[in-house]
Amino acid sequence: MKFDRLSVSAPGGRQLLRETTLTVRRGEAIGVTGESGSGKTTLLKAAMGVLGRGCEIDGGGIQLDGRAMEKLPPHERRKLAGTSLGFVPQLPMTAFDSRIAMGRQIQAVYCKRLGLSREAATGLAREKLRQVNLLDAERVMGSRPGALSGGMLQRVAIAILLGLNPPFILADEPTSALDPDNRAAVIALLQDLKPTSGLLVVSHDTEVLGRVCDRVHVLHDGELVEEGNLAELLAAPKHDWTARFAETAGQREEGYWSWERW
Ligand SMILES: Nc1ncnc2c1ncn2[C@@H]1O[C@H](COP(=O)(O)OP(=O)(O)OP(=O)(O)O)[C@@H](O)[C@H]1O
Repeated sequence: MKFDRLSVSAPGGRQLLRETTLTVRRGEAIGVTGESGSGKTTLLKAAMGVLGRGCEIDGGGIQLDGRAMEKLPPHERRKLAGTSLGFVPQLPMTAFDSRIAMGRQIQAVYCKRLGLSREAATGLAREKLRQVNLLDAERVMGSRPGALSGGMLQRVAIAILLGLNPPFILADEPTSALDPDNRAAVIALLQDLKPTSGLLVVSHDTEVLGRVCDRVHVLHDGELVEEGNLAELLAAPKHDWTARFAETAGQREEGYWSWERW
């Protein structure tokens, strides 16, 4: 997947992304970090074809398996969701329908995207829920989203992707709303997704950026200003934001960051 000199503008002409070039290959994870408002979510939204009202791609494009995503009509683009491109949200509650039991929602995704029968889809759902350590798969499938914790829902979101096995996965701050146990579990699951998928992960979590991501890009005011693996970036930051990030990274509480664990 390649973001090729991608520029995105907001209503009024403000540039949200300026000539962003970034490649994600299968089997690797690319991190994107940077200050709030620098355009990280805009990058993911552009890839998913869900830019905010009035925002538009006004230069460059996004190639996925040789296709120019920005040129596809919306219905073609939607078909890619779940098959060619998966998404791990920041707040998984927003990704599910609060009125419908999880089992039916997972089943619907597998029936539609993989062409499975309901029975086969339920069997796959059970298997994938167990794979993300939701061992009481029957209870999870019988529950509505509101009855599950954020961490459980994030595991369900990843379980669905493990079943779909899309070649590329986008993740927006996938650990920021999780408690330490679920956070560690999600980091391990992102690692599990990596061998078969290319991951583009927006995060400020140094464990995600350091353990999961092979390279990390720093986005500042819509421009990619530096890149490297996390250890390199923190050891010799070039940009002011990265330098501040490196300072606070060293001070994070145990469990959030420690050089010793590297
Ligand atoms: N629909 C829109 N119209 C106008 N401006 C927008 C729109 N959507 C986003 N922006 C602006 O684009 C800029 C980048 O937003 P974006 O959400 O991509 O940042 P971010 O780096 O993901 O920030 P955060 O870390 O806070 O989520 C922000 O200044 C935001 O206000």
